Amino acid sequence: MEASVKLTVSGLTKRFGDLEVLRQINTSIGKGEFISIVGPSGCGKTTFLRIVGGLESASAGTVSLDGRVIDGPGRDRGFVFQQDNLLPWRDILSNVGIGSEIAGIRTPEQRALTQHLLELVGLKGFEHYYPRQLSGGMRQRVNLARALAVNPDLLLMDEPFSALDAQTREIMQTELLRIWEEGRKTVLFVTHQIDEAVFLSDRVFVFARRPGRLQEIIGIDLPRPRALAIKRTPEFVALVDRIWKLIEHDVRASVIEEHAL
Ligand SMILES: Nc1ncnc2c1ncn2[C@@H]1O[C@H](COP(=O)(O)OP(=O)(O)OP(=O)(O)O)[C@@H](O)[C@H]1O
Repeated sequence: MEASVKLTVSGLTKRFGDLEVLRQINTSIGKGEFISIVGPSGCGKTTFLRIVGGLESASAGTVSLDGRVIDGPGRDRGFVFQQDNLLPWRDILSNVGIGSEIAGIRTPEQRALTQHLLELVGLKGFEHYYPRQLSGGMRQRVNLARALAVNPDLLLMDEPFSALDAQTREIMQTELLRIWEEGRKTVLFVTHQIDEAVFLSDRVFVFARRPGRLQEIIGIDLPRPRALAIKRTPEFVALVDRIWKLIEHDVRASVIEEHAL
């Protein structure tokens, strides 16, 4: 059991000045697990992801990847953000290949991998298009291919589909699961949408706020592979309801606060 642990979080606390954003988070994540993080605005979801990504340091406690304490960014972790940050002057193929290019890898194998990833995300034939010629959904596919191109152990996804319309978003959810089934990378996925978290995940981490903390972990015992129709089953609806009840109070409080600002 120990051997399959990918990420260990011990006593993780984060402060920005006087503001305690994360308090005493303890958990571990198994190799190949798909974990989503939900919680009200400001509960520290992004901060947690940035610490795992090495973009932010902990105030106390540690996060270890394969037993090594994370102390900065690394190629073993790939990020996908809400806004794609594709380079507008590069075509799709060279946007996807940028990570390996920076790392100085220019082998035929790397080129073949880039090509394969474009196929995997459904963009075969678009290699020489430019970002401005693609829809939002297509750009997020490129973003995902780019994160996968450096073959990270851990994929960190921060609300990657929130800028997409509802239908495109559902299609991207099924596409992401299809891609994940192929490589079974460990994924940490932040979202505001509870049904998205339940649909994708093995477990959902429910965060609470003030201070941000891991309130509860909900196991998602739904069969895989999953199709969108599963969202209409009573088991699915019950899981979404259960998670909503856990965060409802905090969400209402944060909405009122934002309104008062
Ligand atoms: N660099 C920073 N300096 C100061 N405060 C910060 C910084 N980054 C985040 N915060 C604060 O930390 C808290 C948690 O922010 P974070 O973005 O992690 O929350 P979140 O759960 O991802 O929120 P949302 O759902 O709105 O994206 C917020 O109150 C935010 O204002």
